[in-house]
Amino acid sequence: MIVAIDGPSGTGKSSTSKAVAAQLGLSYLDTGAQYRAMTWWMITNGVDVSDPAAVATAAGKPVLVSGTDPAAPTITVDGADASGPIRTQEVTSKVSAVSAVPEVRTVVTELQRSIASAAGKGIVVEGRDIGTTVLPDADVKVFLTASPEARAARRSGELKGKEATDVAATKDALAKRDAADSGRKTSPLAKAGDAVEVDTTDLTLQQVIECVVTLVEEKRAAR
Ligand SMILES: Nc1ncnc2c1ncn2[C@@H]1O[C@H](COP(=O)(O)OP(=O)(O)OP(=O)(O)O)[C@@H](O)[C@H]1O
Ligand SMILES: Nc1ccn([C@@H]2O[C@H](COP(=O)(O)O)[C@@H](O)[C@H]2O)c(=O)n1
Repeated sequence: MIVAIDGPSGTGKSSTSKAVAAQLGLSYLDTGAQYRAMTWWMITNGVDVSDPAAVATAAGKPVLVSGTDPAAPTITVDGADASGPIRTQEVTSKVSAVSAVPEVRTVVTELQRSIASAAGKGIVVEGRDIGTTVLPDADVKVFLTASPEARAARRSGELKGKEATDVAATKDALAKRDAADSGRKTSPLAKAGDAVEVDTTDLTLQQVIECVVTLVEEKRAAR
């Protein structure tokens, strides 16, 4: 059972995917964490992330390892735990430039496919291009959306006391990242033609989880 969950930033992909995987006994892969880890490695190794040629040359160097337990997902780069550093504002502001580089996408997509094919019990994979490019034959495809206001409010609540708490600034930053992710040439953020779109604006997280679990159970029953 392969479940692909895509959508723009802050629509609830990670929260939903982890919970669905835990509830159904599946593995879980956060592909955004892999692009973030690649970006963190580039920054810490002095690669100019605004130079696509430099990013392309370095793309094959870092060794990324993702742990797929939904209760405790992990990510290491060259053996070092990267789960904290990949969530900084610096990485968030630079990740779209790195993920737009075709050589980066080739390396990361290959890794994602190998993790998915090794997941014996099945896997929930979340990202931007899972249903369209990485796993186009996924059994269930979901595309989550939410209004810009709802997404900014969710993110601002999360950041409170840590970094920026301004909802308007958060909304602008999300819009900028989504525009870059949707506008890149290689494997942009997009809804697969056969994905079920779920607008989460007025749904609780629990309702979204139940919706996806139902889709997976219906698919299992139909097999
Ligand atoms: N339906 C919902 N209602 C209210 N809050 C939600 C809902 N879904 C997710 N959230 C909250 O919104 C925030 C963002 O969710 P999450 O990290 O799962 O989104 P995401 O789509 O994975 O974002 P990104 O792509 O930026 O990683 C979290 O704090 C989460 O708890
Ligand atoms: N399949 C994917 C997943 C992510 N990205 C890029 O990574 C960024 C961070 O993703 P988060 O889910 O952790 O917010 C995202 O903005 C994309 O640039 C991607 O390209 N493809």
